[in-house]
Amino acid sequence: MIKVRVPAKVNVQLGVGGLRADGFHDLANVFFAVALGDEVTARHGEGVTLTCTGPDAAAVPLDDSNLAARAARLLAAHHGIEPNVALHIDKAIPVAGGMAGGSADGAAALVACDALWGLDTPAGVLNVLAAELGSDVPFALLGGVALGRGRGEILAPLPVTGTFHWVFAVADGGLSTPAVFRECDRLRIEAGTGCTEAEVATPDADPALLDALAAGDPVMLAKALTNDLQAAAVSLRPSLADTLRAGTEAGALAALVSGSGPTTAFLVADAVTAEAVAAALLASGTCRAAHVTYGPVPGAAVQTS
Ligand SMILES: C[C@@](CO)(OP(=O)(O)O)[C@H](O)COP(=O)(O)OP(=O)(O)OC[C@H]1O[C@@H](n2ccc(N)nc2=O)[C@H](O)[C@@H]1O
Ligand SMILES: Nc1ncnc2c1ncn2[C@@H]1O[C@H](COP(=O)(O)OP(=O)(O)O)[C@@H](O)[C@H]1O
Repeated sequence: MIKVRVPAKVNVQLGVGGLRADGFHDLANVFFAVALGDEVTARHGEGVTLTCTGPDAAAVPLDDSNLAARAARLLAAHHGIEPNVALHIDKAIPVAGGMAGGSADGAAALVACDALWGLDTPAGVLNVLAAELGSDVPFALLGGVALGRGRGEILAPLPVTGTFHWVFAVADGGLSTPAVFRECDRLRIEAGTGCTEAEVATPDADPALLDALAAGDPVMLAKALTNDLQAAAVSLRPSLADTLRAGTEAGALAALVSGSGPTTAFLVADAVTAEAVAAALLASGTCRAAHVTYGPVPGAAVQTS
């Protein structure tokens, strides 16, 4: 049996460029891996079977559309072998929450099946397969903090000092990533700027954000957090504004929507403040759950004990 632990992500910068001809947007996507994560186990089996446990397990598709099952089939096809594996996901990452939970399970299944089947696939090849599964999957393999260019799949690790403390507030229900990108385009057209590659400048990583990460300074990082999808997520789910306000009123240094949402992320000064902000968020009634966590942490990795 192989057990792989894989982190969720928050985007500390999500710069969204224009809509490309292939339906994707060019990004300046600064991924940050947090300890809140899923565990994927792989055992020998017949065909690909999948089970899932955890508070949101009922919202996870168990058919061939699941990114973990797709990853197993893709890896087997690449090596020309039969995909025989029983996969289990122990799910802690909110589903359809903007924390790349499905992508994390896809990355974890690649690593788990590679070990179970004794394939020793080179890291570069795993990365190509990961990018085929989704824009966020390569980062779940890498972990840490990284700048994602292109549609988010072209990664460069970023230097970071120390540990940052976070609280994540889980909303009721999810938001569809394509729907949030479409709403971002709609808002840009409504504002008169247009939404195509020709009309929107290509975003770049913010030097102040990179300095804050390298310095390990949460106050500096708080001032530099940005998410170009936030207005779209709040437009589709106006109640998120109340959650964001509740967290900042409770003492968070900064609040933002995590990726395409609807999970909201709160950067806090330390672990003690994190507990207080999480309690206040729950008491505010503006979220379903509040998780205290930290990062950065490594990407998908086989557990040895
Ligand atoms: C927004 C982000 C931020 O990290 O993640 P989430 O917050 O949803 O987790 C990502 O860009 C999501 O990546 P991922 O969820 O892997 O998306 P994909 O499966 O590759 O694409 C799903 C759909 O999202 C839109 N999409 C995705 C990535 C991108 N750079 N531009 C896009 O327009 C497209 O409509 C695409 O068809
Ligand atoms: N292993 C998985 N875990 C969760 N969702 C998955 C998984 N595989 C496929 N999905 C599908 O992907 C959608 C997006 O889920 P998820 O990756 O959790 O969110 P997000 O894209 O917002 O980060 C879900 O609604 C679900 O239909």
